[in-house]
Amino acid sequence: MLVNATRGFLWSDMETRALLNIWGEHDVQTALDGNFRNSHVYRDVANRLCELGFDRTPDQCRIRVKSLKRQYFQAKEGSRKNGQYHKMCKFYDEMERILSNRSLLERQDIDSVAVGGDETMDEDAESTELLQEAHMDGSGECSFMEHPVKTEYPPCPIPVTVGGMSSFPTKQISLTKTNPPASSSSRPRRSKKRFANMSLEKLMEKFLEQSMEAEDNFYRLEQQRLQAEDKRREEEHSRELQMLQMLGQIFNGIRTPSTAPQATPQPSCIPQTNPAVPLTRPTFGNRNHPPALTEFVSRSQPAGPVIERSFSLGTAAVDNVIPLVRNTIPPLTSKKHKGQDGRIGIIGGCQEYTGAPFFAAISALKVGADLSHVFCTKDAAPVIKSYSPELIVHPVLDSPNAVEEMEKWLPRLHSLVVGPGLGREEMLLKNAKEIIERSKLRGIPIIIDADGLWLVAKEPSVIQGYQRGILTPNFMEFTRLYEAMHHEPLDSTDHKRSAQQLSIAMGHLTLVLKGEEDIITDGKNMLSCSQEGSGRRCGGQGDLLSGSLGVFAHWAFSSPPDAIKGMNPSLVAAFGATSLTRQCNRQAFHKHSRSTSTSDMIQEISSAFKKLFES
Ligand SMILES: NC(=O)C1=CN([C@@H]2O[C@H](COP(=O)(O)OP(=O)(O)OC[C@H]3O[C@@H](n4cnc5c(N)ncnc54)[C@H](O)[C@@H]3O)[C@@H](O)[C@H]2O)[C@@H](O)CC1
Ligand SMILES: Nc1ncnc2c1ncn2[C@@H]1O[C@H](COP(=O)(O)OP(=O)(O)OP(=O)(O)O)[C@@H](O)[C@H]1O
Repeated sequence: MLVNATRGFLWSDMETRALLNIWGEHDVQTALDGNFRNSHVYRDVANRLCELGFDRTPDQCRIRVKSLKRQYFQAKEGSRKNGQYHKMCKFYDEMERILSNRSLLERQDIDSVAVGGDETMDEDAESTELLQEAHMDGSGECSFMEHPVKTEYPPCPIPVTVGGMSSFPTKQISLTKTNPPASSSSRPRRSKKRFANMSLEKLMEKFLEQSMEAEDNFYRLEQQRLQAEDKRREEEHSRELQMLQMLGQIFNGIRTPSTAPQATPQPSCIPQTNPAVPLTRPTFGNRNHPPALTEFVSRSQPAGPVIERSFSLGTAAVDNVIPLVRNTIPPLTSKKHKGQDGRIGIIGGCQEYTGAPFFAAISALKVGADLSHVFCTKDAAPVIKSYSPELIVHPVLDSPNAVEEMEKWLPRLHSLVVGPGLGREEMLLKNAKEIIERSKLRGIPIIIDADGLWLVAKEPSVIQGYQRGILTPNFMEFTRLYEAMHHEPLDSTDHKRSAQQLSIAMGHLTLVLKGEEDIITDGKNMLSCSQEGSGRRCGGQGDLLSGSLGVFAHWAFSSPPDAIKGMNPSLVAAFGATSLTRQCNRQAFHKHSRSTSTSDMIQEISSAFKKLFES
């Protein structure tokens, strides 16, 4: 047995000295002297070492001695050239003492390390050992350790290029032990001598050089692999879109004869001046039609609000609205400075709720905002900060001069999200209200969600008629708002109509009614997003939506009108944010099913965004 299982353990100085003491003893030297087969001697050395408390195999002792001898002779030779020998052999003095009488003999010994018996080593293993020693420490020592430390080597060969990078993949040198081929004894010994004659420093240099090349090549291949994967995904996605378009055309074809021609939504995003009649649910006989393919056919309602256009995330919305969302997304260029792509403020975060403002703020960042500020209560701030160092957290919401503190930041904010985790304490709602008023004066887009909507239900005038305001109620919040505005119970059979009525009552404010399908309306236009999500409804998804909507709103409002074909920027932004939220939900659900949480969805923002808007 040549190479033992414990290879890879470094020798501490104390251990090496103990070994040298034993190995240098007269009886050991005599036993080794001229003895061709010396395994029994190293067995004895190992036993004696063991008595001193060091657990080493005979082979380890023999290899260590051989390595020390090599260092000693190389150092001796080096010292003749530049006197730097102590750098190369830490135990030079000990070796000198032991070998001074035998240097000639040992010099021959070192040149014939592979001479039969127990001294014979497989060449690869030996060079590996040398490389490993060189890698561990230029002098082959573990100078700082008094206890053995296990160094781990990969279980499989590390590819090390031989030759230039351009020739990759090239020959691989295994750093693990390989069984010598049957003919290894007859192999020329040139390579071993080459290593033996190389200085350790050179060997180490070469080894490091090759490792770096291997690493570079690995990253290059990895990059190529990722690019190929991206391309494949894009192709898949465009195939899916094509399929959807074809299906949409088929459904349109089926429907056209039985419906009035003017009822078909216009494929263009240009508003219709004389629009069709009000909305009803899709009139397809087959209830199994994918909701994503439905378009709302305006037919039967004689009076009431008029919808200028209506798309759902089927062919019409994908073809018409998603490109508009894309047009608003700012290009990534090196010409911009930090903050230009979005500085978003979140008003929310109190003792009870720290997750909601965090989800909203981090989602804004992940969607592409440069800076995300959270204005929360004093006790919520350290908690929110501890979730992420990427957020800027202001503990001001419950301070006596909260409004002034927050107002200082308004000139630097591009949009405001009010409500996630705000709570319903009077003082906090009052501060939120005041900051909404001041933001309106500056024309900042304001998204109101969660407890912010509680405030709106109590005091609608706080946002009523503000054309840069967007409300994002879930069904509960919507019901509260509706009933506050209309003073009658909500008719829950027709969500679209109710949403439209509420939007109008709020002065054509954009409303995103979240649910099985997200209904987006400004009272004149209606979009519906029924992008496939999942059945999982964990808390916090709405915060992802409102945070990302903060970013989309900034982008949409700062885009030229022709980029969004004259459409209301709030609608475009809301469509972008709802599509993204649902896509994140879908992707996260694929991975985590029932365990899906909002954090899992946030992880998906990057790829969902790419898939929807950048492919
Ligand atoms: N990790 C966190 O810190 C989270 C905090 N959140 C915050 O919690 C606060 C209160 O929000 P809530 O949504 O609980 O308050 P609501 O008063 O709107 O909801 C109250 C109740 O209505 C139920 N409900 C919600 N949607 C419904 C629907 N579509 N149909 C029927 N029932 C429905 C809920 O289960 C809840 O019990 C907000 O500030 C919100 O931002 C939530 O965002 C969730 C995550
Ligand atoms: N039944 C559903 N099917 C598919 N997606 C849904 C469904 N309900 C909600 N969603 C999606 O989840 C998003 C968040 O809606 P949700 O109703 O969970 O908001 P919320 O209650 O305000 O959230 P939060 O827990 O953050 O307060 C919506 O935009 C929508 O895209």
